[in-house]
Amino acid sequence: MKILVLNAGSSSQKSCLYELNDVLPDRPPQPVWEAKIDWNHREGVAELKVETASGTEQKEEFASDSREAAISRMLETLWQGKTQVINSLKEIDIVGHRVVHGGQDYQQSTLISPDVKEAIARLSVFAPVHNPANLEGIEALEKILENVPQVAVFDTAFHAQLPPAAFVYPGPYEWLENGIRRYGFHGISHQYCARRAAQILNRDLTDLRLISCHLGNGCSLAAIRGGVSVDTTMGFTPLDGLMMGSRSGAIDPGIIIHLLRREDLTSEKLDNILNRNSGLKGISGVSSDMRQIGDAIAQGNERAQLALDIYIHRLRAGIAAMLASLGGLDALIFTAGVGENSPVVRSAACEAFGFMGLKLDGEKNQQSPVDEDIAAVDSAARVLVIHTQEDWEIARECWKLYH
Ligand SMILES: Nc1ncnc2c1ncn2[C@@H]1O[C@H](COP(=O)(O)OP(=O)(O)O)[C@@H](O)[C@H]1O
Ligand SMILES: CC(=O)OP(=O)(O)O
Ligand SMILES: [Mg+2]
Repeated sequence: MKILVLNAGSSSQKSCLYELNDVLPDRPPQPVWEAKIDWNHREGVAELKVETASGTEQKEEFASDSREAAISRMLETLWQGKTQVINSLKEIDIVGHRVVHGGQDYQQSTLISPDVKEAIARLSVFAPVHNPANLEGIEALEKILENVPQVAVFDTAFHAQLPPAAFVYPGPYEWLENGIRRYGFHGISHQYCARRAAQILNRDLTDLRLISCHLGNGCSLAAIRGGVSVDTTMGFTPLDGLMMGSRSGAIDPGIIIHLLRREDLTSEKLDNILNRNSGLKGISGVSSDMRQIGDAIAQGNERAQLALDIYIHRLRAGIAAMLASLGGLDALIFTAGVGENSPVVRSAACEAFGFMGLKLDGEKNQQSPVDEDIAAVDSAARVLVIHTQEDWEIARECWKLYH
């Protein structure tokens, strides 16, 4: 069966094609085709990169500010030109989409219908950076592939079993009745990492207490007991919790009241400040990218150092909160761009828990670990670096719906 996966970000569109048979593999197979469109480089210009399992690569730039047109060009490279891997788009059996916000109604991967699309659109107000892009991807595919079944795989679904004490905000009770509650995000990644952790540790997932640290552009932690998310740092929207690349994470809500009292501040401006101009970028004034923060620190930039210090302080506090929710720990997992690639962040985070016997193997931490245990032999809990595979998790969800 051929499964096309679409992962729409605010300024990018990733996609890949998996070919699976009747037995679901334990480990992610290599996709037969992978593509990424980036709108980051120049306004109105899309940069497309395509790679096939046989090693053929293609790069091109074209004028486009419409996701639909760009996706259409991207999918042509599946059946035309040097990256061709199928004869026609008709060979695609099913399409899986990452959808960030599924609200209270969608707690499992779901076949997309007009009702599901309506819900994704309605929930855009809660995830303005993500849900509209997800919906555009779905609608583009409807036009291009017509009757192929499409599945929404929700980032919120993994957190559907949070206990009420973890998901209800201590505001007025009506908030809860109006859907204002903690949902949690990055669930596709946390779910993959939890299962992969059990494989690496050779343990049963149902016996494990895990803290998964997804540290990418967006950052969130999940406390996972027996494979179930019991606490998480992101909340009603993907703005809550840890300090991120350009998002503030949790701040005193009194700051918002204070700012709103200033006449010139609209909700759009506030959204822009908190979602796009805060976090590492807001504090350092350099970048939202941890690599550039590291470079600036090396050149003696004090604001970049402060940004990293806050990032670590918040990360440690978040891990401590997850520890309390779990009441113990078998393994701490680092994943996504920063988690997988920054030994500095990993060691600084772990150092705070040395008092309870958590100890890294310094050398393993430095050696670009992938799906490895980097804890010292005598550490009280394991520390894993796992390469997250959200696209594979989405493909798996599609496969499971049809078997
Ligand atoms: N070698 C590295 N060292 C430190 N940070 C890195 C490295 N490589 C990537 N990153 C960080 O990972 C972030 C992106 O993470 P990623 O998981 O790809 O993000 P997303 O999927 O949310 O866009 C970058 O902004 C960068 O800060
Ligand atoms: C939900 C979320 O924050 O996603 P990302 O990290 O991809 O922005
Ligand atoms: Mg991500």
